[in-house]
Amino acid sequence: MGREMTKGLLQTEDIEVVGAVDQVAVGEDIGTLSGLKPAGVAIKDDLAEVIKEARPQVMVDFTVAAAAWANARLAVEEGVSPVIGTTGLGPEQLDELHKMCEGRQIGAVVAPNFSIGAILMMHFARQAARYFPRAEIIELHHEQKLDAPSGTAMKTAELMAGEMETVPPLPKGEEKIAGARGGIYRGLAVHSLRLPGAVAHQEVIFGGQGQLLTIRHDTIGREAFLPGLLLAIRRVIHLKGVVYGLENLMEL
Ligand SMILES: NC(=O)C1=CN([C@@H]2O[C@H](COP(=O)(O)OP(=O)(O)OC[C@H]3O[C@@H](n4cnc5c(N)ncnc54)[C@H](OP(=O)(O)O)[C@@H]3O)[C@@H](O)[C@H]2O)C=CC1
Ligand SMILES: O=C(O)C1=N[C@H](C(=O)O)C[C@H](O)C1
Repeated sequence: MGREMTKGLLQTEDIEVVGAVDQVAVGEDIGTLSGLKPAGVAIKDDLAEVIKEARPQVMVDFTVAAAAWANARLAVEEGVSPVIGTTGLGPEQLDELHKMCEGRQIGAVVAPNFSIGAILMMHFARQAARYFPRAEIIELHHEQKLDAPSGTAMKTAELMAGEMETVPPLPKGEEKIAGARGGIYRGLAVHSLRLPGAVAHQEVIFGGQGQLLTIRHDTIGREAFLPGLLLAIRRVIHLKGVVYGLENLMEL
């Protein structure tokens, strides 16, 4: 994601990429690494140093949850607005980040998914949750994905559970193989598939009397995440506190 989004940002006129951090590709030019002309920005391995030297307005993070948390705290302490695509930050961390941002009078965006189609899929699932007694979530990702379930699946369950007066108990039945019925989050079963050939996909299947409704989104290329990331970057500099979910920056 870091490489793909850097490439997109370098090709966006109103955005200047002033620094980049990675643990491995240190010293490499971000333009060359993205298959573009040299950008004159070399990758460093120290975020604090990059922030002090380049004084960015915004820091974009696609790493792992522990690193994203440390990076976000550092950025906010320096008055830099984080835009976090990394999944796995918990509610306590979001609360703490919100307080830190309010203290510094700056904004942050934490978005488990930047693709507009996925945001709409979650929005429609949230709407449908009002009308169907039961639903389950199936997410499918590439094999390199480190976390399960996906941040998108968890966010979808949170949105749906918020619409259901009571999430009905799962039907009883013996699980002959542990995990066969998925993991339960906010009362909803979530099933995670990891397969070669997959990018990022999710289905929410609703069941009611004599009918099924399936709401599905397929990300077939990572460029799908760029428009949403640009929206978050452009908006975060005008915010105060944390916005959790790109849907809160869109008129839905
Ligand atoms: N919000 C959204 O729309 C999307 C979110 N994601 C999320 O983004 C995250 C990253 O996904 P993806 O790019 O596929 O994962 P990758 O594993 O391909 O990339 C993560 C990168 O972060 C690097 N990294 C880890 N710790 C640090 C650190 N402390 N400082 C700098 N770099 C670090 C890793 O380096 P190394 O390999 O050396 O450990 C690796 O290069 C995941 O949480 C994923 O769920 C992904 C797609 C879209
Ligand atoms: O790791 C990924 O690839 C993705 N991660 C995010 C998530 O966990 O929901 C967003 C998207 O699904 C791609």
